[in-house]
Amino acid sequence: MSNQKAINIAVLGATGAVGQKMIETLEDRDFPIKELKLLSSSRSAGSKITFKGTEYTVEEAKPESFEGVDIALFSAGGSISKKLAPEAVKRGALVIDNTSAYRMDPEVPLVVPEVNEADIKTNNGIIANPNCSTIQMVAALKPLEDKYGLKRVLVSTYQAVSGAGNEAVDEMNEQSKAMLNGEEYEASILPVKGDEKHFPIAFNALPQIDVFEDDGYTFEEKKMMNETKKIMHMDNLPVSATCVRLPIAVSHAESVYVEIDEEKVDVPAFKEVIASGDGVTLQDNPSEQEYPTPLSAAGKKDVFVGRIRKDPDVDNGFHMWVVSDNLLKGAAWNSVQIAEKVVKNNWL
Ligand SMILES: NC(=O)C1=CN([C@@H]2O[C@H](COP(=O)(O)OP(=O)(O)OC[C@H]3O[C@@H](n4cnc5c(N)ncnc54)[C@H](OP(=O)(O)O)[C@@H]3O)[C@@H](O)[C@H]2O)C=CC1
Ligand SMILES: N[C@@H](CC(=O)OP(=O)(O)O)C(=O)O
Repeated sequence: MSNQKAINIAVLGATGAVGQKMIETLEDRDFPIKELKLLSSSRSAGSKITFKGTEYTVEEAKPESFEGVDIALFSAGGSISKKLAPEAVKRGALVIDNTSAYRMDPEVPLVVPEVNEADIKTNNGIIANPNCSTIQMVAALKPLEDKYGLKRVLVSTYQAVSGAGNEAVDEMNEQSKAMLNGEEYEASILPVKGDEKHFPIAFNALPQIDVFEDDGYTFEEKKMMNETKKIMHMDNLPVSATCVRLPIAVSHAESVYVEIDEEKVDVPAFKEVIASGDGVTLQDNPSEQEYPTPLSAAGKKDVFVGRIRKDPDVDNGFHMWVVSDNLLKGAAWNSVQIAEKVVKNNWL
């Protein structure tokens, strides 16, 4: 990327789990940056972060922080995005927002570059980055839709604790140590920070990510169901999700069951189509026990797919196991990828 015209970048939420990965990804990609602003709440203002060998001081985010900024990468929570994204846009910045604040707004494109890159152009100053579990699933679904068409998707997730932020990972680590030492450790964050009730995540599985809706689904499940339709431009695609949190630090895994629109497809052909997917790596060789895991995917940018099997009772039904780093492809990398497309295509 370094041969592109340099621009001014702000990272809001720079001290968070996603923000830290954004900074690492910008460095790793040699993103053409003229000026970099690192923003947080007043709690972390004044702390130092090193980028390409230079130490930057984190500043408290205010509307004026976005003066002169070309692209602002937001990951500080939905309410902060609602407050500060319009201020950033008013000052001429393009906001790439990682939160759920604007994802279902019809005026805001919701983008996974491998799936709907062209939607970037339709923005009015804000581009939304989808939910982490949605991103990796649609990346795997895209080549199947292109080749066969999709009829139905059922997904169960196995999600990492880093999806709930840095504090939740710290709590999982402390809880694990305490439980192994036979000590009491009161849960205070998961399933939902700020709620009255909390459960331990260490040595556990929590079938609740985000708050419950009236129909019994959680908001995380609804995000997967609704965002998939929007990103793929398939309003009528049936998608149903169950989202579960496990004591894993990084990478979400998903058991995805898909019914395609063709009946005579065999497993080798299906695998070939998956392997052709942009940003998708096939890792599927049962005889060698080859399949992706959260640990093997952590720190990598791709979406990994394995365990592909045909449903013995349904001609067009296939199972697959989809794994990706939730902080990279699920958040930071997808956002930086959008920013790269904007710069490369002169869409600012
Ligand atoms: N983790 C993930 O896998 C994914 C997360 N996201 C979204 O990204 C956002 C951030 O998530 P994550 O990094 O995990 O969260 P963290 O809790 O790890 O970090 C939150 C960040 O936001 C900053 N922040 C909090 N309140 C304010 C405020 N009032 N003004 C300015 N900055 C503030 C924090 O600063 P301070 O240090 O000062 O507290 C910190 O930098 C969330 O909206 C989340 O939904 C999206 C996709 C995936
Ligand atoms: N909810 C996801 C991460 C996340 O923050 O998603 P969203 O940006 O959709 O709220 C998880 O906990 O794993």
